[in-house]
Amino acid sequence: MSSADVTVPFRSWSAERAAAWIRVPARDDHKYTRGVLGVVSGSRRYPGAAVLGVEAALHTGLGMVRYLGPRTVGDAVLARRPEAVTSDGRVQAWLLGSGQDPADRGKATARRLDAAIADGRPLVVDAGALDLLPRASAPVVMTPHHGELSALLGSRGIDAPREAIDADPDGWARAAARELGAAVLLKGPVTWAAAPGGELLRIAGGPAWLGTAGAGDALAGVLGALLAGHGDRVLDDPTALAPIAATASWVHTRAAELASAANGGGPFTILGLVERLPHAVGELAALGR
Ligand SMILES: NC(=O)C1=CN([C@@H]2O[C@H](COP(=O)(O)OP(=O)(O)OC[C@H]3O[C@@H](n4cnc5c(N)ncnc54)[C@H](OP(=O)(O)O)[C@@H]3O)[C@@H](O)[C@H]2O)[C@@H](O)CC1
Ligand SMILES: Nc1ncnc2c1ncn2[C@@H]1O[C@H](COP(=O)(O)OP(=O)(O)O)[C@@H](O)[C@H]1O
Repeated sequence: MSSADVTVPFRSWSAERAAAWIRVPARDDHKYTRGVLGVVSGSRRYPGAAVLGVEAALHTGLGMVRYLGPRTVGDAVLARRPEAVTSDGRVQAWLLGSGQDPADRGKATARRLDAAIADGRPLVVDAGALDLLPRASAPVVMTPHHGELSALLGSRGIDAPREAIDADPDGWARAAARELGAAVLLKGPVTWAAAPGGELLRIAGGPAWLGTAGAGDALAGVLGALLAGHGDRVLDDPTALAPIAATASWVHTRAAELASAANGGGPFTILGLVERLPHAVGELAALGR
């Protein structure tokens, strides 16, 4: 298979388009109507990815984050964010896999991932949960970087060398959505969102300072928060996954720009980016009024 059987038309994602996907709470909303995100992420090896995903989700705005993971990781999440809830319960969407490695997935994590997938709610599938995609029957958006997409397609017998994806990310984003039957947010210097049979969306890249460990873990948290707010809609219309994913990337990129600008155009930490997420969301909310 090749990525580019046809020239792929795309739409550039803009603030105006993204604004339509920001749910501003109404007077009668409460935490459960705003959306609850269940998070199964992190591991003893990568606890920070769980902290960053939860931080990013809470700064994007939603009703609640339920973090379910190893005790030590949950303690790290709570130390940073006491708002997080670490008990089971109803959720509107799940974020799975950041900071995990399928090669050292323990039994407890495997059980949590299985239960989340069986729940039937929309899923963000990141990093160490990408191998579980075939088990999901609910609407899914996966969030690979080029290396992860190359490995994922390779595991399905599709030859997709990393260099080929680097050279034609839009073609491969659309091919991956088609072949894997799930929406794709393909991360890179420019990010692409595609859904099976849906549109291809291009999200302009942020500052290259964004190429730093943890940037993708934060993006997954932003996407999880937006998806939790649109969980029922996505169950009715899975093509909504591509614009929601594109909006998450737009917010993440804008927060990166703001974080860099606050440092005179210089580098920033991912927690610095996270601190600017509310401002980026606020800009879109104002546009949508
Ligand atoms: N603070 C934390 O807890 C953090 C935890 N993290 C967690 O670590 C886990 C492993 O994540 P990872 O992306 O490092 O996977 P990894 O198996 O090395 O990559 C496979 C191959 O892909 C390539 N490649 C890598 N990045 C690429 C890119 N952007 N664009 C294109 N290609 C890229 C690269 O290939 P190469 O360039 O070497 O040929 C690499 O060898 C995961 O669970 C994640 O959530 C991290 O998020 C960091 C912060
Ligand atoms: N050169 C770059 N310019 C702009 N954005 C970049 C660049 N390199 C990486 N990014 C962004 O940084 C994030 C990296 O995600 P990922 O590779 O999953 O990192 P991690 O696994 O460390 O969290 C993605 O959102 C990607 O779009």
